[in-house]
Amino acid sequence: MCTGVSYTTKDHYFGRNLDLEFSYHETVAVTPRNFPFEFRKTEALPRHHAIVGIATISDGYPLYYDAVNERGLGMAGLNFPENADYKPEAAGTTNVTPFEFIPWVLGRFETVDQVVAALNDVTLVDISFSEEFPLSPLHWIIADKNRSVTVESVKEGLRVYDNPFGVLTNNPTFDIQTFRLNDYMHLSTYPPENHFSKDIAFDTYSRGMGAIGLPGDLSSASRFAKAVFTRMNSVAGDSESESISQFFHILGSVAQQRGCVHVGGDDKFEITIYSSCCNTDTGVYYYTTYENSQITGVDMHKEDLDSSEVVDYPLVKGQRLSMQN
Ligand SMILES: C[C@H](CCC(=O)NCCS(=O)(=O)O)[C@H]1CC[C@H]2[C@@H]3CC[C@@H]4C[C@H](O)CC[C@]4(C)[C@H]3C[C@H](O)[C@]12C
Repeated sequence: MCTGVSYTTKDHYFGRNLDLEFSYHETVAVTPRNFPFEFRKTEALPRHHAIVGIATISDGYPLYYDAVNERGLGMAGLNFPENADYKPEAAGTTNVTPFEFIPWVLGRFETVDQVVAALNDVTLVDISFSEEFPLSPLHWIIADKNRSVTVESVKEGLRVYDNPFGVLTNNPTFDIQTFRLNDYMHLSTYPPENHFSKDIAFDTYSRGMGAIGLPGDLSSASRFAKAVFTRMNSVAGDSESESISQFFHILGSVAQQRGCVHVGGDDKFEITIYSSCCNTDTGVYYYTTYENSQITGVDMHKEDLDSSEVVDYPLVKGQRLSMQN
């Protein structure tokens, strides 16, 4: 499972947790403006916005999991099993494969409004990248400083939902996730008040009791409620340090610790492989990994963004301890 988040202080930040039991050899990949993006069923983009994000590179092609472009638009793919339904090619529409969807959107557009307008005409087609990388069932969060949306290709067609929470997890479909938030409207960051019975003398014996009932398990619907609560109530200063610290704390509220989620077999567990936070205004992509709590950054603007070669950095894994004596 995964969690994606969009959050604004002075700048806009976009990132995600990637939760899985194995790694696909992710790298931080910067795709410059002149890398020729070919698409299977629609026009190539020989020149486009530059992109930074995490990708697996296969045959020179960056298969992005999540990324941000130089105009401040971010997009992440999250698992959506059983619900994702990709279509046969449809004449008269723009046919984009799921693995091309991030480059196609981030290569062309600057705002969510522009993306939403273009999606009217898009079909997500059921074409795999390769035998090694077959189609994966995904849905997407797309966000800029002012707006977030969720995009789902389901049996009934392509659905685009406004996402005023700036949060996406996994199943069920986004309309149901949103509806289920109603169950939590009584939760509060303030101490609780007695609405239970005037005849009982209650004791607020601990801080934080206003949010008793907020789920703490790692299921997708629970992570959605938890991350929305944390994200909507978040308070952060405007500096880069305060903003990215807060962002990683929001993601930390729904991170997965090894041992807590079995995924088949006795010794297979889902963990948060990486957490990312990209400042979409400055194009700096920060991340931590399961075993490296130190924040590592890649600044897209330190690369030659007019070149035609993808530049990629392997994730720095393993703790970098700072000893004080
Ligand atoms: C598995 C991940 C979601 C994490 C998650 O939610 N895990 C729950 C597992 S479980 O449901 O709980 O068991 C998703 C998120 C992004 C995906 C890549 C996107 C690019 C590319 C698209 C190609 O078409 C197929 C290969 C490709 C490299 C994709 C592999 C994989 O699909 C990635 C890593």
